[in-house]
Amino acid sequence: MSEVHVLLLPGDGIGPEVVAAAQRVLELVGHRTGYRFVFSEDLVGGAAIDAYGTPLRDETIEMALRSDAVFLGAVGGPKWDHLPKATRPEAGLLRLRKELGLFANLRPVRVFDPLADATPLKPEIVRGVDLIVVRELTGGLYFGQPSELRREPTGRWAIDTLPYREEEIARIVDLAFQLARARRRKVTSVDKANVLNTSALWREVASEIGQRYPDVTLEHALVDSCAMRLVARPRDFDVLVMENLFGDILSDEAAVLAGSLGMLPSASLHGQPPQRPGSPAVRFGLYEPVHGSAPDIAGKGIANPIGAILSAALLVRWTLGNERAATAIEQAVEETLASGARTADLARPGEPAMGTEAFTDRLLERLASILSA
Ligand SMILES: NC(=O)C1=CN([C@@H]2O[C@H](COP(=O)(O)OP(=O)(O)OC[C@H]3O[C@@H](n4cnc5c(N)ncnc54)[C@H](O)[C@@H]3O)[C@@H](O)[C@H]2O)C=CC1
Ligand SMILES: CC(C)CC(=O)C(=O)O
Ligand SMILES: [Mg+2]
Repeated sequence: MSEVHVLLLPGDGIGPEVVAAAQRVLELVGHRTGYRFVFSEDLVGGAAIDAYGTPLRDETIEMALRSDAVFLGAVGGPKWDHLPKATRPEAGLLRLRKELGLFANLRPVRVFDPLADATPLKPEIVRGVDLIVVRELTGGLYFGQPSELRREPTGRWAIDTLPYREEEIARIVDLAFQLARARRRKVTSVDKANVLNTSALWREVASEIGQRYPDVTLEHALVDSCAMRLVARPRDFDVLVMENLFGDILSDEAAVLAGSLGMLPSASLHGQPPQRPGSPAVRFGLYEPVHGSAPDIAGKGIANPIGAILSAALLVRWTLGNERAATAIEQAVEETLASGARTADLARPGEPAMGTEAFTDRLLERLASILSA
């Protein structure tokens, strides 16, 4: 039985609530498919600030490097909003992604048929949507220097910097093309090339990479009108690739298609082989739902665990390479929704809603029967 070492970093707000659901799913998959998941756990974000005075300890990075995968909940919340940017919970997550070299953030957006009417958009617009946002995760505006806010006698002043080197663009665009080859063979490269130099470079490099993939269609789209098309004609898209900030924004927008921000999973990967000596044929990755710590619903037991559960499916797909078990988790999500189960964010007004644990119980029943079929 192969051991899989997973570092759990539940974080803040609803993070621990949805990570617990994902852990239960992984345990069940482990029992039924012959993996032995070995979980370790540490604090990150606001919880780590409260305990250790820092949002991310060096020890946590070392634990991550000794693991096959990291599973993170979410960080941040009003309690820590007054802190300077560099010491906030979010800075810990950014540093973790950077130190682990996780430049590729995959954010699949799939509209499950039972939820086609759970969005404020028309069902005929969203039905059948199956796209993936490929977000560059370790460069761009979130990491560029200088980045500073000055309070001077003459007035306040702030700057952020958006740098990209061609290699950083090439490796993420290349990955987008590889993904497209296994899908519907279309890449939309999103930029603001009519204004930004980094985007002009992005477009140039994307076109060059595109020439290596003659079987994949490349389209360039300006981010502003792309944001509009994403809700007006979302089925136009297969793989979208873009810089860090654009990807952060467009993926939350795309969550509207899926019915709730609580629906979207993510996988953050790099191009390197696994680091843990003697580990089985696994690919290291960090998995987390796309949503944040949702302070408005934290502690109530009502968070939608699907984004976290689908992130567990991504772990099984990308780190373990077990497509069958990954698909089984996704099928269990679809069947649970088809049975009428809804968390509060998905329920229509007046419709009964299930809490996080009850929804997860129902899903585990479905998953157990799918895995034993
Ligand atoms: N990866 C991370 O750790 C992220 C952390 N954040 C942090 O989270 C905090 C809150 O940020 P917000 O802008 O409010 O974004 P958010 O994603 O936490 O919440 C936005 C809205 O979506 C709802 N929502 C989110 N996830 C849900 C779920 N699983 N089930 C049901 N409803 C859900 C929330 O209740 C809220 O109304 C901030 O401190 C922010 O910095 C935000 C985004 C990502
Ligand atoms: C550092 C995070 C808070 C940024 C974010 O919103 C995300 O990665 O989705
Ligand atoms: Mg975000």
